[in-house]
Amino acid sequence: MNDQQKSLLLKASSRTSPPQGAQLSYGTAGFRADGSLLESTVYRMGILAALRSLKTGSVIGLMITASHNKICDNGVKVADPSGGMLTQEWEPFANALANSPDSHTLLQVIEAFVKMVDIPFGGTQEAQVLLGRDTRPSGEFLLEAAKQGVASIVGARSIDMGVVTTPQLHWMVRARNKGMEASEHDYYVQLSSSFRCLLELIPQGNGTNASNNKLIVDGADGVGGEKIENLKKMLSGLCIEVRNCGGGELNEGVGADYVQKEKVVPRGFGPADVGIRCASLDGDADRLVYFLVQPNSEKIDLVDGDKIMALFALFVKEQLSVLDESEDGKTNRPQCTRLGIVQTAYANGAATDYLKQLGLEVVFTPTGVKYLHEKAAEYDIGIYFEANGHGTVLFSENYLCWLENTNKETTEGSEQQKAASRLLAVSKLINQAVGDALSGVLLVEVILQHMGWSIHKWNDLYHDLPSRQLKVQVVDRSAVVTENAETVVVKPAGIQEAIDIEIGKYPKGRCFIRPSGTEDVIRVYAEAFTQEAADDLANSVAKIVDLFLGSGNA
Ligand SMILES: CC(=O)N[C@H]1[C@@H](OP(=O)(O)O)O[C@H](CO)[C@@H](O)[C@@H]1O
Ligand SMILES: [Mg+2]
Repeated sequence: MNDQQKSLLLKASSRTSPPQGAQLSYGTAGFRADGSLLESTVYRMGILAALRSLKTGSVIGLMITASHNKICDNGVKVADPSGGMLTQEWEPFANALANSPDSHTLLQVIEAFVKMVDIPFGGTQEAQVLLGRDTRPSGEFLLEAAKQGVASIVGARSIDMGVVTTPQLHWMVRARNKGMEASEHDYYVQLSSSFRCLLELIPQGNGTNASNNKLIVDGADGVGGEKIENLKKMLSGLCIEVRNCGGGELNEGVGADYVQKEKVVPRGFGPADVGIRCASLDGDADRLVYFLVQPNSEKIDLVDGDKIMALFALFVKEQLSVLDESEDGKTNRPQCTRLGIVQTAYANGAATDYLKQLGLEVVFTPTGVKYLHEKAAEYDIGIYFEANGHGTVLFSENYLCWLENTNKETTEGSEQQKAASRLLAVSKLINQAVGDALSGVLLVEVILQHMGWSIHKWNDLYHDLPSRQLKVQVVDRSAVVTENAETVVVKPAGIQEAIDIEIGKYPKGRCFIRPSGTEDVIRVYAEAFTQEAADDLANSVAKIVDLFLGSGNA
């Protein structure tokens, strides 16, 4: 690092310092805190994004959002060249940067890291960082901090993509690095044209009737509502009404997180909506759940991420059953397509049973999209979803090549060619970088039409086991260490045995605990045959947690 670079960094970073007393940590979703405390963190992530771009020789993304959290919060996360989450190897560097108490320490941390991972500095290499933010009021000044962070690295420049959804920014990063057109308009063009292609491939005689065709979307008063309005203008064959489009308070009694956790009607919905298909996005539009308003009740029938995954899996499986069999009944590939289903322990047990009964390979990872995505990428086609509605369908590059060839080489209009075309269209419609509520809505809608199904028929695929989630405050949540995709507690000693005794008391009982990655709590999840039993099991395990980890607050 030369003197010019050093003095640039010192000058720029001396303007901001981290919030006093805070220990910042790059969790599953980047850094999150009250928006007013994040200026220095965002500035420093601007530096990190520029360095990552220099190191990889690719475009990097930086998104300013706190997703489903309250409006005064904000956050920052980095998108890697593939459009996926920042590599986990750089997370300790992100933590060290964010927590450096002054500009001299910051410079030392950067110098040591640049040397350690060998980042090309001072040559002709240029760095490029795409910036995006959601609709939060603090987003504007934090975006300025990000710009300054990028500008304090010689050779780096930022491009402001404005107010976008999180998945749009990830999509743009991926598209740019593939040398494709990557504006917001290009995103809508890709989604709408692949949606149209799937509509055209719906078998004759299928298709829901017009009265079934209306969808009401709850935009969480965030960025998603406005963006789905833009997308709508380019679609036909779908009637979408958007509510909670930004007029009310972000995430307050609205949105996918609220609907999934509380299982009640969001603001702006009511008795007039009984029987109509409804969907909720979260504040930055990377989560999606569907629901039905119950007659004479505040409650809803929730169609969560697990059920969206079941719908996608059925559709993909249907196409594979055509593709993996040649006309004479023999497979026409050296081996059948490897289709993987990736869930976390929060997936409802009924969903897992259903998917396994379909003969699908179901695997589990710890909570957090970065783990699910990584696992799904090991398959020809990997479908991953968290129960809360974040997920997507990934296609490997090799498999996409095979599909392209099959599409070209099979008889025009044959069932095989149609199946290959459908899967190719799915790979273009559904975001390959991260879970994306906008592309998710379109894929759900077109599959329902393809199957000729109402939301009721879809919801009836299986029935969720009653479940309950609780949070327990403890002295030190890091005292809980789990393994086996968070289903078994190995520390503190003896706690798993105590939990097992409780589980044994309930037919179909299942229960696990884990430290949250985004809040200072231990989460308890319980499932059982009745709601009362699930509640009891969760409560007794919460007491066990309190007994072992001693806060006296359970
Ligand atoms: C039970 C639950 O919903 N956990 C959420 C939540 O993580 P925790 O580590 O449980 O706090 O936030 C994550 C980031 O948004 C999301 O990936 C995850 O699914
Ligand atoms: Mg989100």
